[in-house]
Amino acid sequence: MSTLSERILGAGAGAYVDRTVDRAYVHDGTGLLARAAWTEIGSGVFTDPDRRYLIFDHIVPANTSTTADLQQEMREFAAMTGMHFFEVGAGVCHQVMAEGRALPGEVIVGADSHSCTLGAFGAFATGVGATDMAGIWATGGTWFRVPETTGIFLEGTLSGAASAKDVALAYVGALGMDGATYRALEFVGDGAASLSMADRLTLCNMAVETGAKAGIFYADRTTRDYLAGFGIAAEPQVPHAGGYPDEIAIDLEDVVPLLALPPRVDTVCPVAEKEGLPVDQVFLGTCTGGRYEDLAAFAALVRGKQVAVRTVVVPASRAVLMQAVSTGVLADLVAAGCAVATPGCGPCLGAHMGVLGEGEVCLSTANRNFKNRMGVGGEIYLASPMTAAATALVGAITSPEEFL
Ligand SMILES: CC(C)[C@H](C(=O)O)[C@@H](O)C(=O)O
Ligand code: SF4
Repeated sequence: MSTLSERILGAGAGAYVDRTVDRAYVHDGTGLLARAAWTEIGSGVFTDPDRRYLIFDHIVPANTSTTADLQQEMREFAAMTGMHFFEVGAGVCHQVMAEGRALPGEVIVGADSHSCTLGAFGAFATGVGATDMAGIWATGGTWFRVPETTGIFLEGTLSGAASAKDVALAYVGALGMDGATYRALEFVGDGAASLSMADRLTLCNMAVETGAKAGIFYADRTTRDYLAGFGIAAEPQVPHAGGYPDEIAIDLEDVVPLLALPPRVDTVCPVAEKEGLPVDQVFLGTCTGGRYEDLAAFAALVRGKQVAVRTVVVPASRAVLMQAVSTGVLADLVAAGCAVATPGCGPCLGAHMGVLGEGEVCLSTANRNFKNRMGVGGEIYLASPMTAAATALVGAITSPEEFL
C-alpha cells in the first residue's frame, strides 16, 4: 500500500504530476499578490469559484488606511470572481478551512506556508506561492512533485501537563528545521489514533517548520465524527502498511512540556530548564495554538486567578470564539485579566495587536520564533497553551506541572 501522498497524487515518490486542485484559498496578504499575477495572465478565467476562498486574517481589522484600501480592493475582487469571502473576524484561514471545508483524499492548496495544517483530515494539503495560486485560479490545477515520506510513529497517550504542541515541538526538535525538506510527514500508530482533531491540526501545522511539504494523518473514526458535526459524511482511510524510508518514533507518555528557544524553532528544551525567566507578554492564539481546546486548557489554569503579565488572547476563528463564549471560557479569560482581540493571526507575524519592543520577551503558542518575527529586537519562546497559562500567572517561564 502506498503512502497517502502517493495515493492522493496518483504516482510514486519523485514523480511529477498534474493535478486538479479540489480547494484553494488565499488571505488578505497573499490574495493581493495572487490577484496581481492572475491579472497579468490576462485570460480572465477564474475556475471553480465555489471551491476558492478568500479569508481575511493577517491584518484584521485593517491597521492603516493603506491596508484598508487594499482590503477594499480584495472585497471587490472576491465579488467579481464569485469565490467564497470571509470578512474581518472570521478567523485564521487554516482554521476556517478546518471547520468543514477540508475533506479526506482532497488536494488542497493555500497561499500560505501553514496550509499543511489541513493534512490532519487525510488530505494532501500544502502551501503555494501567490503566482502558483494565480495559475490555479486560471486553470483549475497545478503540478506537484510527489514527496518522499517520513513516518512519525506515535505510541502511548498524552497525560498530565503534556499536550499536542509539546509533541509538535518534540518532532520539530528531532528532525530539525531542514530535516524533512520537500517530504511528507505521516503521523501513524496507536498514539496518532488517540489524538483529537485539534491535536492533529496542531501537529500537521508545524510540519512546514521541518521543511516538509505536507503533514498527514489518515482519516479514521475521529475524523469521521468531527466532520459529521459539519454534516459531512467521510470514510476512514486505510493506513500505509509498509515501513518508511525514514522514520522517527515518539512515545507520548514520555513527552514533557517543551519550549522552542529564540531564534530557532528546532532549539527545543524542557520548560523546566528555563523556569523563572521573566517574560513581558504572553500570546495565546494562532493556527497552531488558538483553537477552542487551547483556550479551554489555558482557562482551566487561570480560572479564578489573575495573570501577572500582559496576556493577549486571539481566538483562531469566530466558531472558536463562539464556543468560548457559550462555555464560559471567554469569561474566565477576561476575568483573569487577559486582553481578547479579533479572531485572526493577531500579533503572530508582528504586524499589529501585540508587537514586541526592543528586548521584550514573549511566550507564545505560535509556530515561529525567528529574529524580529513579532517586532524588532523582541524574543519569542514557543510553548503549549498550558505552559502559556502557567507563565502568564507567574510572569516568568513556568511549567504547567506546578498548577495541575
Ligand atoms: C504572510 C504569510 C505569507 C506567511 C506564511 O506563508 O506563512 C505567514 O502566515 C506566516 O506565518 O509567516
Ligand atoms: S496565525 Fe501566524 S502562522 Fe498562522 S497563518 Fe497567521 S501569521 Fe501565519
